[in-house]
Amino acid sequence: MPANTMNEDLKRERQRCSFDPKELTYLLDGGEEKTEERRQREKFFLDDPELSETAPSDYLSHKEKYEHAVKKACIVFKKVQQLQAQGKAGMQNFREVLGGQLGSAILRDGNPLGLHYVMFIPTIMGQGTIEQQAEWISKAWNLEIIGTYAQTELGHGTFIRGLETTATYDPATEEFVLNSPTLTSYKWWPGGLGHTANYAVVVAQLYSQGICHGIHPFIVQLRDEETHLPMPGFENVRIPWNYMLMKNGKVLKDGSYVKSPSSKLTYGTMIFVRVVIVQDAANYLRKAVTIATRYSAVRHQSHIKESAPEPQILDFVTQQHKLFPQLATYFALHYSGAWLWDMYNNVTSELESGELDRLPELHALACCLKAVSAADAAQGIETCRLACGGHGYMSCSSLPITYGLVTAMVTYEGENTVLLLQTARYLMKAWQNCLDGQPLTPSVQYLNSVRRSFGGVYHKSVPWIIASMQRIAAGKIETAHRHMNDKIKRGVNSEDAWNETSIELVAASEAHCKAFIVETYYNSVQQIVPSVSQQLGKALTELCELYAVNTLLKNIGDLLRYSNVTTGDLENLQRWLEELLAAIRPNAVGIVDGFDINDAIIASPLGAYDGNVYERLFAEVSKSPLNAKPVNESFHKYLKPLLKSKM
Ligand SMILES: CC(C)(COP(=O)(O)OP(=O)(O)OC[C@H]1O[C@@H](n2cnc3c(N)ncnc32)[C@H](O)[C@@H]1OP(=O)(O)O)[C@@H](O)C(=O)NCCC(=O)NCCSC(=O)CCCC(=O)O
Ligand SMILES: Cc1cc2nc3c(=O)[nH]c(=O)nc-3n(C[C@H](O)[C@H](O)[C@H](O)COP(=O)(O)OP(=O)(O)OC[C@H]3O[C@@H](n4cnc5c(N)ncnc54)[C@H](O)[C@@H]3O)c2cc1C
Repeated sequence: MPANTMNEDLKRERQRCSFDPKELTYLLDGGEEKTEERRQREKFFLDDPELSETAPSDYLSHKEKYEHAVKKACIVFKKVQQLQAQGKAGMQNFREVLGGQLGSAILRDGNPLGLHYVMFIPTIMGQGTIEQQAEWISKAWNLEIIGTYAQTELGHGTFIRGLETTATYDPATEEFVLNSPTLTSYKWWPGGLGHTANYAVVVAQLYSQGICHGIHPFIVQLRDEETHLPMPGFENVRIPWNYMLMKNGKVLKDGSYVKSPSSKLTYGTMIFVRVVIVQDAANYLRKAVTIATRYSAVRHQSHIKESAPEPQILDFVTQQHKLFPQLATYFALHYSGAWLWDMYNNVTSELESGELDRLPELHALACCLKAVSAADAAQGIETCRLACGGHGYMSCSSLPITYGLVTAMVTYEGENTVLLLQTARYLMKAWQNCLDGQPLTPSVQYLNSVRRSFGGVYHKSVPWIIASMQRIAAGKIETAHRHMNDKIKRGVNSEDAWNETSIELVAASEAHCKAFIVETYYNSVQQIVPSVSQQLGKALTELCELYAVNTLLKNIGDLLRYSNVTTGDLENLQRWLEELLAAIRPNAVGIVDGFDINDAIIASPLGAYDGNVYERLFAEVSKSPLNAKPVNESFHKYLKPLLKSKM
């Protein structure tokens, strides 16, 4: 590849950008110093020859992929320890390097130590007593043991009250006896459980004094610490009394059970991971949209005017409509994720002091935000892939693998529909409170004001859109609530009525979440704009407007049903959408440059900073072992005899 050449289209795009992309980078990182630290950290990992790929992992067998991943995860761990010794890494960096965007570049096919950091350590921190934390955290932190989170079973993932694994307390020996007696009670899915972990937090039904107390977490050794051979199977495995994580519910040595202040505190790790997923989903989307935007600036195809040369495909307005909303969605999820992270930290410290009041609202928001961010990021990444035509289909484009990673988020840590129904439960109660004149929590306050006014004259502003989306959400919540109660009045029992209304309940939950995202995004941008340059402020505002307009236009049916919008208003909205796409067009490459994603993390010939798409694509396919020889052996073995026999 010619050294140091920059694609001419990208050069021009960079000259056209109205703001300095560095300013956006510093804004997203939290300051110039933070950007420098991040870049240094990335360099420290990505420049290590032991970590850079010699050949793409696509050409390795399943076994080789696993072995490479373990090798790399160990190198990464040692490097994180080095950083830690220099005071340059904390828990957050462990997650970033081992599980986040940087991790996904080094460990493309998944990280065998991921669950150790994302769930095992956080569960001990959230569910263990101070003594248990002292015993286990440093061992886990220093990787003297490797853990995972074993909750899901072959028979149950969603309905965790239905888990079959039992932990029965034996006061005679002061031990718990763990048992997975059936095929469906096998622990199934936990990351790293197969070959990597030697310990796990196992979630099991607690029995003591003959009574079942519901599910609780236990630390169980899975493999010998020296030989790594599996411990004898999951039948009557005995673990010491203090291996039950007892910060919340506990069993005293005599077998009496002391209830947790809330049985739902056992579900705390799941809230934590749901909060983290919102940020991860945003980051993967940002990577995909960087690839598709740069590619679309380099790729020329077809005609807009017959007399002119073939345009950059980014000039097709339909292409802009595919990509720019994804740019905006990144920001929307980023700011909503940051908001949720703050709320999570505040509520967690309230829980530490025994205050449980805000837990239901946190749960309701974490559930719907996890569901909507996973679904929207997955769909956005797929849109980016399709926007790159045939080259997006190639696995070296990194788009298929990114989609694969993000679509899994729809299922794990609470399947999306199930989580939206959890939020709906909260919304139904909120609506009832609203009808009864009871106080409402901040995230559902809007129900009161929307109930009073069902109208609102169109004006070209995000606040009007927020009000419209809240009207849609409130309308859907009211409809679902009414339909459910109508059924109950007709004699349907409340559980059946819930199931029969669940399509509308899920829709209400989604609408509530979208209204929340638009409002949070808008408030964040309003706060930021005064502190950045006028040009960047304008670009950020345009993206926020685009997110708002586009989201509303995707829900025209709902808007017509739940507000007094006119067809003229809809035409105005469509015009506004088109104006915004045109306004964002000159800044598109500058915005993705501002994300400042290292080429090694982008890992796609379509999305590199220099835009040498075709040279990089060619170099990539040359790495295929199939291209090493002109004739493959299978020709002589199979094709040739077949061809001969037909002669
Ligand atoms: C679906 C539910 C929520 C249902 O639970 P349930 O006990 O049957 O509850 P219910 O009767 O419907 O509701 C009872 C009540 O409990 C509340 N609640 C439910 N969850 C929480 C929570 N986390 N925090 C705080 N409160 C919670 C609900 O809101 C209900 O409250 P309410 O009675 O209405 O006042 C639950 O079972 C669940 O969370 N299922 C999903 C399982 C899951 O997330 N598994 C994760 C496995 S680990 C994994 O996937 C790792 C992947 C990570 C990776 O690979 O990186
Ligand atoms: C990549 C990946 C990694 C994972 N890692 C882990 C891990 O480390 N540890 C761990 O313990 N687990 C892990 N899991 C398991 C994961 O948490 C479960 O798959 C998830 O909770 C969904 O449960 P399920 O598979 O039983 O689906 P099911 O609950 O059987 O869902 C199947 C369908 O039934 C519907 N459904 C189920 N219940 C309801 C309901 N109440 N209302 C309406 N519809 C319903 C769902 O919407 C869905 O359409 C992982 C899963 C994946 C895919």
